[in-house]
Amino acid sequence: MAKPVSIEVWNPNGKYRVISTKPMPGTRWINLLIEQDCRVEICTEKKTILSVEDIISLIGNKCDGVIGQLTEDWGETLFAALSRAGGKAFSNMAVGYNNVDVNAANKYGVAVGNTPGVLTETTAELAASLSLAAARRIVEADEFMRAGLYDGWLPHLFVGNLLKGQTVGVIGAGRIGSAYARMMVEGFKMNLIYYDLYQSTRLEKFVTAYGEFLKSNGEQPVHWKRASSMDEVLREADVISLHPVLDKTTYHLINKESLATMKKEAILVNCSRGPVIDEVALVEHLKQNPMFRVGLDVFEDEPFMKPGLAEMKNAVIVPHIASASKWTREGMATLAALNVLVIVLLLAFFKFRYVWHLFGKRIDNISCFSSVIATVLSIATLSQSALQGKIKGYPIWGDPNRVEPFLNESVPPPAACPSIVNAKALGLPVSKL
Ligand SMILES: NC(=O)C1=CN([C@@H]2O[C@H](COP(=O)(O)OP(=O)(O)OC[C@H]3O[C@@H](n4cnc5c(N)ncnc54)[C@H](O)[C@@H]3O)[C@@H](O)[C@H]2O)C=CC1
Ligand SMILES: O=C(O)C(=O)CO
Repeated sequence: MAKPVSIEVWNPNGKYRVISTKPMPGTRWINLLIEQDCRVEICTEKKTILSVEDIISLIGNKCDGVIGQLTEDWGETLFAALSRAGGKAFSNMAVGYNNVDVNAANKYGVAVGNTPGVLTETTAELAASLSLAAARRIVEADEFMRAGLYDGWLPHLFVGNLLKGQTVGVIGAGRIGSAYARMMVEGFKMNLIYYDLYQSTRLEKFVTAYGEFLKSNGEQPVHWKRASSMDEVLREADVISLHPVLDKTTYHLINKESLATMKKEAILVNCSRGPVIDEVALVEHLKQNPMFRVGLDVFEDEPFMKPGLAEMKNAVIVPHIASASKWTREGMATLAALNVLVIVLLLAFFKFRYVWHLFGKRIDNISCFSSVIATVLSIATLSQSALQGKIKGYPIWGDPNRVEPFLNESVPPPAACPSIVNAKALGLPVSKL
């Protein structure tokens, strides 16, 4: 029997029970749920990372939806528990969802939400901060001052790297990688080399236009290049920032061999996920190459660091705070709550429970699955306007780049259900991402 977990309850008589495994910034997300007749239960347990057992205990016997965190292991066990409790809605309060087994969610017909867009600029700004902190040795210099070691200006004191005119390399030029690239190109007049599975035309156009602008002002223009391999970026760039998703293709993307291809004085920044770097190999590389510097927001075995990393003067390390601006965190909470809310309302509105029950059983029965999808699609499409009415006029959000409504309290509430990562697998017509 799992130990009871402490909770705070809002709107105790609400019809739908929605759980948040953590208190989240702001109150807007709570109000949006309450307005739609949800009883909101927030876990207040003084424990940073909840175990699977803790979350099972929170879910209990009846639960309509859960807002969870990237530190939690959302796999078969939790999705089975949520499904048993009648819930078909889960949202990570994060854009990355490598902690979620989406196949398991599909098996139980649970929609999985994430929070893209609202954290793009904030995360890119931290990557830029780490790039600067590493280039200019800010943390080392700060420690030196506080230790009372400063006894006068010296020509060699904390000499670092000039960014202007150097090359910034981006691996994973999606939303965050592209925003970071723009900041470094525009802010520091760096040239760009990037590697991604897809071409980032908007980014290329931005750098071209900025280069032309500089040239028209009599300044040295900036250039861009799309690399045909990651190694090309590692060889050519002076500052390299990692922004891919974490999956099988990106696990230990940076390892002993790839580190060896980088310049001896290069700067490596990671604001994606820890396991993208082989951290043991990184520590060894930092030891062997004192002029090589890193800025890390994420770690392979979070919250732990591999032995030796904390002692490295050429590493700037912060505790997974890349999305930590008030603006963004409130936006993430709002978006996560709406992801869950719209699925809860969708189910209630169309009395989908029977159909969704079939989802849970359909995995080895493709024809049954197809007919379920067809049913869901036709009901949902026919009734889309009715659904919009039900959720008080919040239209389905179709543009992942339009994030202001999630962040600005003085404009109408954001559009509903913007980002369900397995919408296609579940046949849900609610996400255009
Ligand atoms: N440190 C932090 O607090 C935060 C970390 N993140 C991490 O950043 C990641 C990226 O977020 P977004 O930019 O919004 O996602 P995105 O989906 O817009 O960008 C990811 C990019 O990675 C590329 N990619 C995938 N596999 C690749 C490979 N093998 N090689 C090169 N590129 C590859 C994709 O094509 C895509 O363009 C998230 O998945 C999350 O893990 C996101 C927000 C905050
Ligand atoms: O959103 C994410 O993926 C994070 O890591 C936290 O912002």
